Amino acid sequence: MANSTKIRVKRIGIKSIVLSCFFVVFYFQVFSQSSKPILLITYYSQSGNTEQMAEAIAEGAQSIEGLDVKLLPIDQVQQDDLLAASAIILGSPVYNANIAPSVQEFINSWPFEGRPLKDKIGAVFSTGGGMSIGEELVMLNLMHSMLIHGMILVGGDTVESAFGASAITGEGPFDLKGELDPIFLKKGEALGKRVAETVLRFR
Ligand SMILES: Cc1cc2nc3c(=O)[nH]c(=O)nc-3n(C[C@H](O)[C@H](O)[C@H](O)COP(=O)(O)O)c2cc1C
Repeated sequence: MANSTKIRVKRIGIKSIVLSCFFVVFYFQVFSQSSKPILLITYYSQSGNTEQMAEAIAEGAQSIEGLDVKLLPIDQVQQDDLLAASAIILGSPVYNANIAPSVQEFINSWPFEGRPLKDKIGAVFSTGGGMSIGEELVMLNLMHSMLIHGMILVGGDTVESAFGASAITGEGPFDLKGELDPIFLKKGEALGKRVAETVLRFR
């Protein structure tokens, strides 16, 4: 083979390696980004307490790379948001030791035919005014509904948040106007982080 032909073959070889590398990098930058799993955090909050907990959960979830975290009040959630999510973390304030009625209505609107929410990761949180007058019942009720839809439930990372993240907002040392006590916000952050890690592990 003439020397010039050898050089041309070499050049074509190098060119195709460089081009292939470019396409591999391009593919991972563009396509793998858009296929990140979505973690949806949704809540009802009339006076802002449950919203604060939702924000702490979002912060914890965002500390883990590789997911898109969506934080939406329930009245802004479309059916497509539920269907696209790999995990749903749902929160309600305690109303008369029950889920707030609008959260129950929201759950009742979830698609059931064909059980499209089956095998999504689920977790819950709640805020209540007083100790032992409903916040645990609310979390368990939210979990029951998720189980009806076939979701896979995850609790918090400590025994004190075994059912999810909850906060007392109106009794004793926790009767503070404004910010939720950090002890509760930490439970929220840890729940968000744990759910995010679980989603990635399941993938
Ligand atoms: C109609 C109503 C009923 C409530 N019932 C309870 C209750 O049974 N137990 C409780 O711990 N807190 C109860 N609360 C207090 C709320 O759960 C608490 O203030 C909660 O943090 C409010 O959340 P939000 O600020 O996100 O709306 C009730 C509040 C309202 C408005």
